[in-house]
Amino acid sequence: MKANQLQVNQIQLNIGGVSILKDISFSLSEGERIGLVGPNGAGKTSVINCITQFEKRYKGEITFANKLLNKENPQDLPKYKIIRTFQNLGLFNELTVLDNFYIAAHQSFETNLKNLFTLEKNIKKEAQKLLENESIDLDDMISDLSYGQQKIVEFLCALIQRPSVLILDEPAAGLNDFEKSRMIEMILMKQRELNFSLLVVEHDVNFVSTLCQNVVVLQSGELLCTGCPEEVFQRKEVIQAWIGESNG
Ligand SMILES: Nc1ncnc2c1ncn2[C@@H]1O[C@H](COP(=O)(O)OP(=O)(O)OP(=O)(O)O)[C@@H](O)[C@H]1O
Repeated sequence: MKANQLQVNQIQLNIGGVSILKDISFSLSEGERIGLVGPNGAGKTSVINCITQFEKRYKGEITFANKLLNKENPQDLPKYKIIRTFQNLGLFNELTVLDNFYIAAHQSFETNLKNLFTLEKNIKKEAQKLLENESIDLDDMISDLSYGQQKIVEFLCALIQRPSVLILDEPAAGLNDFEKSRMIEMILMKQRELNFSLLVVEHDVNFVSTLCQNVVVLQSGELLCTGCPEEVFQRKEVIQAWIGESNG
């Protein structure tokens, strides 16, 4: 059995007297792909904000490889190789694809004037490799790419930071069916090459079922159930709480 990499232990989050998360626990093992799902307002983004320490007002414990993350700052998380994307594209539109790779990589790697040149040369090489088989050039402006291509660049910018744990917030949002299949293919291919574990927040049932081995379902800040998608997505309470709404 693979070791748990990321452990979320009895997370509670109260803001202004409102209970946002109630005793949420789950774990992500090495190489595992988990979908974090649930209706709007269920608490999915709040969970990943707690994991990545953007939200510090929670109670409970979050550990990575048995190290407690609670006291870390969000900017320290790349040191653990926990990398996240955001719901809205986190790219710089008026810059090139390569510039966006540089910016992403500089968040994760220590740069000083001495290693700047070598680092940038290596980033360029890695970026070129990540873009293999894509009809996207390093010199392309982000604003000239289609939305689907921008989502792929965003994903690859997360990969250049060499994640152990990759947290994707709605990677399929706004994509058409063809682009969604391409995105799944690309995530699976890159995971085989680079060996990260994946926590993905997504509303698309088919996307999650195809990509993830397990799902964690939230409803109104509570953990409704966990299990493999085939089993969980058949459950009456999940259909009522989420699938009816997201397919409706
Ligand atoms: N900083 C905050 N202050 C007060 N309430 C908040 C804050 N952040 C989130 N909430 C509330 O917490 C609940 C959960 O929000 P959250 O964004 O985590 O849900 P979600 O499952 O990610 O929703 P969606 O699918 O719409 O993105 C919502 O009712 C939201 O209004």
